[in-house]
Amino acid sequence: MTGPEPIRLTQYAHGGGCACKIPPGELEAVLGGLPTDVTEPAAQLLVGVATGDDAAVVRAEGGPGIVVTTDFFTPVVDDARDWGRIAAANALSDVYAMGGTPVVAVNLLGWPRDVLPFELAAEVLRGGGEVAAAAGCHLGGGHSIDDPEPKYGMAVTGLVDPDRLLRNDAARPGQPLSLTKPLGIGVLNTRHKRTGERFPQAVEAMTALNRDAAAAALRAGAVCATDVTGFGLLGHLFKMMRASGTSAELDIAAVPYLDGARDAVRAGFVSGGTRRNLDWVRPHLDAGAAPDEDQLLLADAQTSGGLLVVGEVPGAPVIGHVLPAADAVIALR
Ligand SMILES: Nc1ncnc2c1ncn2[C@@H]1O[C@H](COP(=O)(O)OP(=O)(O)OP(=O)(O)O)[C@@H](O)[C@H]1O
Ligand SMILES: [Mg+2]
Repeated sequence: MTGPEPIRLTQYAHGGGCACKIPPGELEAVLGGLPTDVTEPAAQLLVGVATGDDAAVVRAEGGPGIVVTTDFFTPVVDDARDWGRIAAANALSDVYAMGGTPVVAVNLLGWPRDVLPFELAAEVLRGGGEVAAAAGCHLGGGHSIDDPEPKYGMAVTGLVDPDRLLRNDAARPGQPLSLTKPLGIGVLNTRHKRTGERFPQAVEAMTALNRDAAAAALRAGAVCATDVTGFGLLGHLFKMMRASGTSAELDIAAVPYLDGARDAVRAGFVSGGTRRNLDWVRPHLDAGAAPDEDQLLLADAQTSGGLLVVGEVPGAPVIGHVLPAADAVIALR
């Protein structure tokens, strides 16, 4: 006797994880019209929408910096608890990417109650709660709606020393670039969604908090970092260099990959989001002799990826350097 087929959550998502993000060019076009003038602001805005950074940072007179961010997405893996853990680690990551400490999170849940058992949503929330607790971050509530597609994430508030921010516009020529998690999460997730094969190395990478990486970056004196998520290493590096008025050279042989990532690209498990990332950066890219396969891997849409830090971080490979502004914002060597 065989039981009912297990529910595969990824089959209820049109695109999984950070690969379901709006393409960077389209997003920027829409955000261009946002009003930014505030009447008699109660707090000073230290980081806002203009630089497209990982989170907003505000500060009331004499108080600490307050970091505010939100992130939610459709299922990136079939297992409900793992999806919850991944979504929470990803939402918390934007606080770490600003140099902050997450202090309180609220859940965002969309659930197709007619299609999927609501008990499964409890598993998702349990996974998310576990990761928030491990990060020392309170879970303070949330909001839940009936939704044709399952979605989960968090809005997270953190604290930061306003003089020790990790901004995305503070890179200076001559500094090294470090990457704290291997790439390849996107292609392995795409393979998982299409075939059901499991990749524990990808789940481990996605559920790992960026807390220690951020602490190490701050200890090393870094002032510039971002997390590598849906726009891929190339997309996030491009945004960082553009915001800083610099360019970068990447040593493609030094970029770390998860086991199985290269096989997955060769077998064609490349999401539309990854191709759009590469298309977005291509006009600013000197790809040198880098094979197409490497370019796709470098643009691979990550979910809950690592930190890209300007500076050396103990234990993380140096993958390139910052250079003065140039026509090619990113050169592959
Ligand atoms: N609907 C929106 N309204 C206002 N700002 C937005 C909206 N969507 C995105 N942004 C802003 O656009 C920028 C880029 O968004 P993106 O989601 O890539 O950043 P992020 O929060 O670092 O993402 P990730 O969690 O993938 O690291 C951010 O500064 C974000 O705050
Ligand atoms: Mg981010």
